Amino acid sequence: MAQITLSKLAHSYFPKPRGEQDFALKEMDHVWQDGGAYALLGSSGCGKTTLLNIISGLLKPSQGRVLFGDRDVTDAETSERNIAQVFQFPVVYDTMTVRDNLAFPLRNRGMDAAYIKARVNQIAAMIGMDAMLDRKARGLTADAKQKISLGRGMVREDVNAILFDEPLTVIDPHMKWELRTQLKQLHREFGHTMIYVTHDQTEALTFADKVVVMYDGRVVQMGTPEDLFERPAHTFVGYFIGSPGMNLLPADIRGDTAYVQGAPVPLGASYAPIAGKSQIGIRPEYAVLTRGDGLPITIRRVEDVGRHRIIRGEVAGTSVNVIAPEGMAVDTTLTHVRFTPDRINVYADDWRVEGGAA
Ligand SMILES: Nc1ncnc2c1ncn2[C@@H]1O[C@H](COP(=O)(O)OP(=O)(O)OP(=O)(O)O)[C@@H](O)[C@H]1O
Repeated sequence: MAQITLSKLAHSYFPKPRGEQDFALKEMDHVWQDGGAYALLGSSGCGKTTLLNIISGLLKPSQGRVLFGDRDVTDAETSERNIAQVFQFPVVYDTMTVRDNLAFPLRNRGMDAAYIKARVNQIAAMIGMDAMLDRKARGLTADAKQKISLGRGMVREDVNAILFDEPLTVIDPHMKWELRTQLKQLHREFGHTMIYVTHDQTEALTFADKVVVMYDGRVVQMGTPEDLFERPAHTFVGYFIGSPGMNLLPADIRGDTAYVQGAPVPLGASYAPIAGKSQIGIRPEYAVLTRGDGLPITIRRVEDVGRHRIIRGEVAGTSVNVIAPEGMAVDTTLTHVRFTPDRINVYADDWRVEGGAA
């Protein structure tokens, strides 16, 4: 296992990039801890696969270095990096049994037969395939084949890291939850450094200790699920994480008050003047409808989404969502919305600003 360091790393697919806009991956400096479970999350085209391919060695970065522990692997082939990979679609040997598929990476490394047997049994139990060990992979469902791929990715204990690229795409929705939970358990048990690429926030938040959110070729935040929810570092994180995402309202910030079209909103902290575009961000969970207290809201509709209800409205010409707590009746004659002051985030040109004592 190894710590992974990305030093001044950047990548452009153009041979002669003319500027930042030509870089699929903008310059980044990061240290990914040994034994961490990371999820790389972001919408299509933000650079997740590019970054994963650089870490795995499938792609050589146009700038910067990649280190595994103290070793500079930037120019090393994938085969020299001692990593395991699980791809979007199953990669299994159809003519081999499940057991032989799982044992393959260990036999390749010349491990002894007794160890292989024990390890394969252990992994098979974790992926729920212990009853199928002697069946040929041919004829198994896509789900089962992908479970074999996941098991094979995890069978070696000596890898520097395990990289997963959207591994649950082909898995049935009801199985996804189970496999995600199993992966998390495997991580706890074996402590591998794991990097898991996905565009699905639920997958990222349940799997990872640290979620790395990418947007337009940049890592905009690397944090715990709680950090991403409570303190989104960029408006994109606020919008992308949560269902619905964070409300954003243009506002003038003066000390410990934000003014939305002149109407005051008390903040939980005090802020220095902001020169560029300024906004406040509030999660729908921290907004409540009132009669007269807060900002005037026009309620457009109420959606029942099972456990709670989402009130869709408009404040000062901007869409605002409010989540009504479970079991509470929604009074659509209410006229205002109030935000919990210390849950309000302030953004300058889309980046979060830290406040001081109010
Ligand atoms: N081989 C390539 N040649 C040129 N441009 C590429 C190549 N691969 C990716 N890109 C571009 O680089 C950017 C990042 O792509 P990348 O595949 O890393 O994103 P992603 O976040 O993994 O997206 P997805 O979830 O769709 O796979 C995109 O603008 C994409 O069009």
